[in-house]
Amino acid sequence: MPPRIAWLRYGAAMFSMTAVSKRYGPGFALGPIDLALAPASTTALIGPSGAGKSTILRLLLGLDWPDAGEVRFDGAPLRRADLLSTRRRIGYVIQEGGLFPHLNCAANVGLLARTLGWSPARITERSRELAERCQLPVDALARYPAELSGGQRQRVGLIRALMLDPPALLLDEPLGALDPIVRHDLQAQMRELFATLGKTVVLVTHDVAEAAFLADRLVLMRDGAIIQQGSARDLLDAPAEPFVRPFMTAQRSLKVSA
Ligand SMILES: Nc1ncnc2c1ncn2[C@@H]1O[C@H](COP(=O)(O)OP(=O)(O)OP(=O)(O)O)[C@@H](O)[C@H]1O
Repeated sequence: MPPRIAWLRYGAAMFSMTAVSKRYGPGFALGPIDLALAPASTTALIGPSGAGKSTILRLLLGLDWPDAGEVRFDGAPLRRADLLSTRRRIGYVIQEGGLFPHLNCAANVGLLARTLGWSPARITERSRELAERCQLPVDALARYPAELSGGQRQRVGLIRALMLDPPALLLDEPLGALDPIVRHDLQAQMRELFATLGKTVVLVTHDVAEAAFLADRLVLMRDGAIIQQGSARDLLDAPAEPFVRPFMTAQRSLKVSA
């Protein structure tokens, strides 16, 4: 923990946003947002629907641009001219994996590496290594996305995002479409993966328990603003606003009568 704080103090955040704002028509205004994410940290963006969580991910990835303020990645401002090389250094996973349906999974995960001139042998070797790490049966790579289960598709999406060994991973509701048992298993595997790979991870989830399980820092948003940042314990013990505690504890736990 102390090294992370030191990194941030010296301005070496992996991602940062300074006074970033973004407006979509008259209905939604994000920011101004200030955010600094330390290398190798895992951050979960949480908050009600429409709070601006996915917008933050898109701004970090350069899929969208702020109206004002600056987004930096790995020490440099995000610039349209460098976008392709920047995107190769940030893995991005969306719900259901975002795979191309007309390509088999091996082709999906190897697409970018192939355009970068990797040899077929190197692509196969890397795909197999990642399949093992992500607990995907290697023969699943030969199938089309529609022939896999939701959990397997999500693993393929993760393998694709990790293919070029990027220092950062952005995950937008990666487990949102999965049934509870598969989701539970994948949460545990992802936590293990994040701990061993040392990537800077930013994920969006609607599930507060999942956020607390996977991330060392939660960023709670509402109406385009960051309401509070900290550990789940910080948010529960010292809520910055009356809204924080009910939001954190809103999810139902199972109660059955005898
Ligand atoms: N390209 C766009 N054009 C217009 N409005 C947009 C665009 N992208 C997002 N918005 C609006 O910005 C607001 C924030 O959207 P965003 O997807 O970031 O929220 P979110 O917190 O991720 O929500 P959810 O949890 O429902 O996915 C919403 O009101 C949305 O309708």
